[in-house]
Amino acid sequence: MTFQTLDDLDDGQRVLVRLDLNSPVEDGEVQDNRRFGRHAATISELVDRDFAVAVMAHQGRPGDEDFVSLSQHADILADHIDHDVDHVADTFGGEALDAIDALEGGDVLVLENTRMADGELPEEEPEVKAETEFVQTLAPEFDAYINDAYSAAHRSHASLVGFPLVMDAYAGRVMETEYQANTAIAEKEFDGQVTMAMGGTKATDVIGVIDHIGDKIDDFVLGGIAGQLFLRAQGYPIGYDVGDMDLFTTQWENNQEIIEDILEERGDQITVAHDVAYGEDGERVEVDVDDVDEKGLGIMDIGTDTAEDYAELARESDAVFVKGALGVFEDEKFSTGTVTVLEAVAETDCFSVVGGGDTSRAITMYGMSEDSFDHVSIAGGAYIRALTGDALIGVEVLQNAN
Ligand SMILES: Nc1ncnc2c1ncn2[C@@H]1O[C@H](COP(=O)(O)OP(=O)(O)O)[C@@H](O)[C@H]1O
Ligand SMILES: O=C(OP(=O)(O)O)[C@H](O)COP(=O)(O)O
Repeated sequence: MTFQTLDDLDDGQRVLVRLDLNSPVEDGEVQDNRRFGRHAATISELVDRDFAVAVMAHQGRPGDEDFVSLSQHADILADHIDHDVDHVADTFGGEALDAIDALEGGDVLVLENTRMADGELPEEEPEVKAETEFVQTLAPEFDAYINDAYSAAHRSHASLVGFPLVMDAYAGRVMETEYQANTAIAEKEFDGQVTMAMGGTKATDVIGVIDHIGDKIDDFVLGGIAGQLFLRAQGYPIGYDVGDMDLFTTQWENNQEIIEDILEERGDQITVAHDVAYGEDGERVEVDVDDVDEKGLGIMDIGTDTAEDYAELARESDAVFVKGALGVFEDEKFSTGTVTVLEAVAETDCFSVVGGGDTSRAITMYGMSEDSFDHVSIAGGAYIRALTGDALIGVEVLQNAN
């Protein structure tokens, strides 16, 4: 890791801090989530060290319903750090500059949603972003720039890649820990078994990971929609869109060939479910995959036997990486696969990383402690890119900054 961290920064300075507070919004209400808790640690440290802090963050995308002001985010952050947090409805105009001017040591100010400001979008080269009025106006107001937004570091936006080119730049605590844990697959050596459990709804994520790090993983154990695509490719009459959701058919049409190629090249590393669960009259019903004779079954989870096998493999592993839920864990009766495997990982003294917003939610929902894992990532897209070895532009500019 070559970027500078908060350990390299003298106390009491004026700092511009990029967080990722992008959150679910329900009926206009921003929902508290893991991202606030994580970034709160960085902000609390800065407050304790008497920094004057201005926060940049984005919420949603222009045109979408969750594209809202950051005023609620400021309140939620204040609750987490148990300290006042102000919000100004402006990002780099006169109103923002007045509020920044008034900042004293220990103050925290959240600037308005960066995606509401000119120059933040679209994605362009860091050199272009560094020249925007956005960056050129804010940079001289601060002694240093801190990027804590690992989970947005795959976006080449002004607030993420422009500032490190024109001022001293540092990684925040979230950036530091996410980077270290998520690049472990590429950089760490493990003596024994390395297992990756993957599920969820996105076939491209799973295919990308197998394609890129197949040599570093001994066994991929699959569930979720992704696992069903691999079952179908092995000839089982499995995979069916439930209700209006098009989770299976389109992905099957787009990925059939590549999945068949993966099975041919790496079949011995890939384990799919040998039993699965579906819903009937509101109950969980389990069936052996060899006994499935119709495509009409909406499979919601891996079976209990398969879950136990995956858990056993996790217990024997030196390292386990998890991406994507193995079933629809939000419904308790279909949580068996996800929870059985996560609990086994939690109880085992292996190096463990769990990624993906939905998957990590299962940890909280089913009473597990985050401390039982080496790392629970708050990143979705950035985690996948890290696993597949893709560089994150926001990390690269930090590494090249000093
Ligand atoms: N068999 C299944 N059918 C439908 N959805 C599933 C199935 N298995 C898992 N899922 C869903 O996958 C979601 C997680 O998918 P994904 O977005 O890929 O992971 P993450 O958010 O962890 O990156 C969960 O919300 C879960 O309900
Ligand atoms: O939530 C985010 O991405 P994620 O859902 O892939 O983790 C980041 O804030 C990036 O947001 P974006 O995908 O609108 O650029």
